Amino acid sequence: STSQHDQFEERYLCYISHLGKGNFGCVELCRYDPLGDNTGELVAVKKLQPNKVSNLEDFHKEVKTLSVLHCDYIVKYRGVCYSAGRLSMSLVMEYLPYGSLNGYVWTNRHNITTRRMLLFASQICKGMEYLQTQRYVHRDLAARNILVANDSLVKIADFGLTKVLPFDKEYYRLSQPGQSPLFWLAPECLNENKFSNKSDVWSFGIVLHELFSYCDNSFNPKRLCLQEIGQNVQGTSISMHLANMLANNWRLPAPPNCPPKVYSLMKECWTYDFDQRPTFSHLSKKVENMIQDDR
Ligand SMILES: CC(C)(Nc1nc(-c2c[nH]c3ncc(Cl)cc23)ncc1F)C(=O)NCC(F)(F)F
Repeated sequence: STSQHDQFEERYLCYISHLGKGNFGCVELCRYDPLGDNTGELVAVKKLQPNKVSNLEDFHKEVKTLSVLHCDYIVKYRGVCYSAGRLSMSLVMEYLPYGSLNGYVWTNRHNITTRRMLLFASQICKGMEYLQTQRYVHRDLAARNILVANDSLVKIADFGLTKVLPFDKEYYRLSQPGQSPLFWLAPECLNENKFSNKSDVWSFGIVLHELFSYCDNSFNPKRLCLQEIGQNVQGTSISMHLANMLANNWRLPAPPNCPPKVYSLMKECWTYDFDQRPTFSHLSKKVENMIQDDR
């Protein structure tokens, strides 16, 4: 369904500030102000840098992906803005004022409760459950790619690496190793470039670890894995070292003061055999039960 704002006119998009660099493009905070009186809505505008034609195709796919997703726990698509005579285009999304989840949790680490973190975790599960019903695989689930709408609502964002599953297969095989960050990837992604809803579940376990580490950079997944690999990484690539460690049943250690039941939920997500991993609907029920028990 096209919202009333599917087409944004560039002349009414007023630049406010730079938000960050995403997959193939930077994202800016703008006000869409056709009345010119600063009463327009704030929007996040992802500009495509048309440096490669492949990026244009991928960008069109990202726009297509986001425009068909309607879920309270997924960042809302607002529309597109064609500029410079339809040579370049921008993706217009809702602006979430509290920023990305990793920054929010770190900033509020002294007064964010276990219950609130579990609430965020259950919302991410519901967003992922919805994504699964649309046969999408996110492939880049990480705290940096979750946005905070307010103190009790988070949304999944950044669908730049998202793929739609083929009609006849429950996994998506990448032709060559992608650009997903290694330390959030399941073993079958590292070994066979196989991505599925079950590899998104593995990444969700890593997001739980980030959350309960308060997104503290000294405990982030990359640093903990590199510590385990050891600095003297011989010829074998980091990805091979990581795959071997996971095959030998090494996993990220429990974050300091992490509730045991939360750590065992992470371990369930990190089951080596992807068929044995829980589904997002199972996970959201387990997390919601934890929220009730935590009263
Ligand atoms: C590349 C970009 C801009 N980075 C950031 N966005 C926002 C940020 C803050 N509020 C936002 N509202 C909407 C959007 Cl799309 C981004 C933001 N805040 C900080 C960022 F580094 C981004 O897209 N990150 C992925 C996301 F966090 F969105 F999953």
